[in-house]
Amino acid sequence: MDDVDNLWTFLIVGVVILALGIGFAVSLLRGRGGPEREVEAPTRPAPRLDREAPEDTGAPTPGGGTVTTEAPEETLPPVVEPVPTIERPESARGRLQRLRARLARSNSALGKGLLALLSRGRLDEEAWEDVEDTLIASDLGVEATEELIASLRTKVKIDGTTDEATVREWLREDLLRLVQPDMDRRIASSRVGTRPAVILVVGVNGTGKTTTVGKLARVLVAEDRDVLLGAADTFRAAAADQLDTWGARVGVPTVRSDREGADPAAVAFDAVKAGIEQEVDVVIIDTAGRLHNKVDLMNELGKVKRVVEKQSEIDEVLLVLDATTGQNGLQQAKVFSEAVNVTGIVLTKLDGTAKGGIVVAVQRQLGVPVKLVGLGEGPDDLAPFDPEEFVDAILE
Ligand SMILES: Nc1nc2c(ncn2[C@@H]2O[C@H](COP(=O)(O)OP(=O)(O)OP(=O)(O)O)[C@@H](O)[C@H]2O)c(=O)[nH]1
Repeated sequence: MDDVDNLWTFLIVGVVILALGIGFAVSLLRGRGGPEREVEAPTRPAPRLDREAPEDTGAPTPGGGTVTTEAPEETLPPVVEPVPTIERPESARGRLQRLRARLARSNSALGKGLLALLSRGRLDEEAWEDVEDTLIASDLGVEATEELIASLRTKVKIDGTTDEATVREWLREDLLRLVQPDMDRRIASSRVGTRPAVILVVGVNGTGKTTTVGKLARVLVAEDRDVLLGAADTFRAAAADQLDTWGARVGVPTVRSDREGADPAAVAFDAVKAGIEQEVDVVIIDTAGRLHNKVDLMNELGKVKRVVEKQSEIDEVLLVLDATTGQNGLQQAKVFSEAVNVTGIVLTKLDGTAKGGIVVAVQRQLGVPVKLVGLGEGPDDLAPFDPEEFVDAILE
């Protein structure tokens, strides 16, 4: 029996050991299976990382240089080189007709005032004084005013009528005579023999001198002249740039100095030289007017004149005056005419003043004609002066 008991004991212990062994083996197997799933987990997002990569590099981070630089390139407008377009300026003929409304707007007060006074019936001394005041206020000048009143008084006395249409006709006649329609208002702009015409433009800065040179270039280009500009206003660096721009718009070259404060006479000389070499029709020279006193002005303009004349005569000296400055403008006219031989006047800003009488006053003072009038800031708002159009605009 003892042997049987021992055998059972061995069997039970063996089964228990076997069971423990199996249990251990299973637990081992389980332990290995867990980590396998955990490893798989991080491998799954990998494709997601691949998709996100472009988004990451697109972010404006230092590492994403190429993408960052590419992005704005896509949004920037393409760089287009400006193609220079040559403008075709408006023909000079008929410009005053187009601009007449501006002239009339500012000066019709004068015309209307005179017509109202003269056609109101009995003209006593007080009425004539009012006529005189109106004329003086238009900057006509004392002498011209007295002449005009004397003529009108005679007509009223002889005719006895103060009918508006008749008075208008009298005024037209008398004003026209004062504006001197017989003066030669042509501008020297054709070649003289084998050289170009040379125009010097003078005047105090701020009167519209530089813009007038640019606008005059357009007037002459419209008349099929071959033009060259000289930027001898070296006092203000921007003046040369301004002129350059005006010229470029109509295909006209500008001779200038790169150095601010360069000798104006040297620039004028170079411009005329270039004009002769390039066989242009006309050279227009802008000069400086910002001078401290009359002696400086005389010296500078005198030098420009002398130096230019080493190569060519000066055919035209245009004095630019601002019509709004009245007596001041007349004073400038006097000073400039003592320094150079002024051959024509350009009255600018006539659109902004009711003082159209300055045309008469300045012509009388200098004995030279108003050749051009400025009637606005537009590039083609400079017109050849036409006495009839001018008087008609006043009496409109
Ligand atoms: N309303 C009006 N403005 C004008 C006329 N002519 C010129 N101007 C203006 O006057 C101003 C002065 O003109 P500029 O040509 O620069 O004068 P400038 O005499 O050359 O003076 P700087 O440029 O200082 O040398 C500008 O704003 C012009 O547009 C005109 O006829 N009518």
